Amino acid sequence: MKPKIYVANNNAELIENVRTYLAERLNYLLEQNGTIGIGVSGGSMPKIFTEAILSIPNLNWKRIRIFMVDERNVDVSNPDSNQAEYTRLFPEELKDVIVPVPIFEKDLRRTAQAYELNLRKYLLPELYNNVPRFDLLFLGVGPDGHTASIFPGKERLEKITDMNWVSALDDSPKPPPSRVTLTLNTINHAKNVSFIIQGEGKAEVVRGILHKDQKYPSSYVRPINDKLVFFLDKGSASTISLDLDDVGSTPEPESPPPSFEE
Ligand SMILES: O=C(O)[C@H](O)[C@@H](O)[C@H](O)[C@H](O)COP(=O)(O)O
Repeated sequence: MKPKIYVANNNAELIENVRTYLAERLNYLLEQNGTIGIGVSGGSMPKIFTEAILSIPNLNWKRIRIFMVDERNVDVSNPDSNQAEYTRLFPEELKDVIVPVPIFEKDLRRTAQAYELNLRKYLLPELYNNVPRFDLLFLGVGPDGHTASIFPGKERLEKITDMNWVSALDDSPKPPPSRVTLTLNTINHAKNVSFIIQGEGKAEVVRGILHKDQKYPSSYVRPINDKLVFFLDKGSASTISLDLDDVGSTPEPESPPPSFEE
């Protein structure tokens, strides 16, 4: 299935595109049972994602849990902390929606293992191939083609946790160096995966992902149920032919996403 691509004219439209998609997916998922697990990335995403989801009225937040796709192994008092940034942007009454990454600054393996335990505890994962199934994952990319904290030449991170849902590195080219991350296998088992990518500086990476250019780790993101969405702006979309038949400006409600069983 070709990826869905939404190209916004400006930041407000990008946020609106993400909001429309989120509202449609969450309304469908809230009709099902169980916890809705959403994975979010760091960098520029917290502001975009938070503004989009907080503008959706009447969400049953008790059913929603937000997880870090990757996290820097720094205390939450550190401005580099992704979870702290989301917690800062969320209203007090919704803070518990954000599932913590327990940080052990002196023991990266322990952080990875503790985070995986939280995934098991909060996500109550329906397992598929012994991997949890996030309902929605939002990924960013770097100009080098990294996604989450999976960097060029480091696509295969060492198995350091019981289930290998989470891994870690201590030499990230993007500071800070010490990070935990969902593995590519976990990312690819999510039911709905989307990239939020802005700016001309990432246009070549967007082209690379769409052409499965192996030099970019983000090209290894190929959800097993084939559901991939791109939220771009004019800059990041500048290298793709906009006559792609899946290029839309605003997501329209789609049929319910196929589950793995279908
Ligand atoms: O914690 C992180 O650093 C991220 O999860 C990382 O993967 C980020 O999404 C990209 O580097 C894009 O960051 P920008 O959107 O800020 O360019």
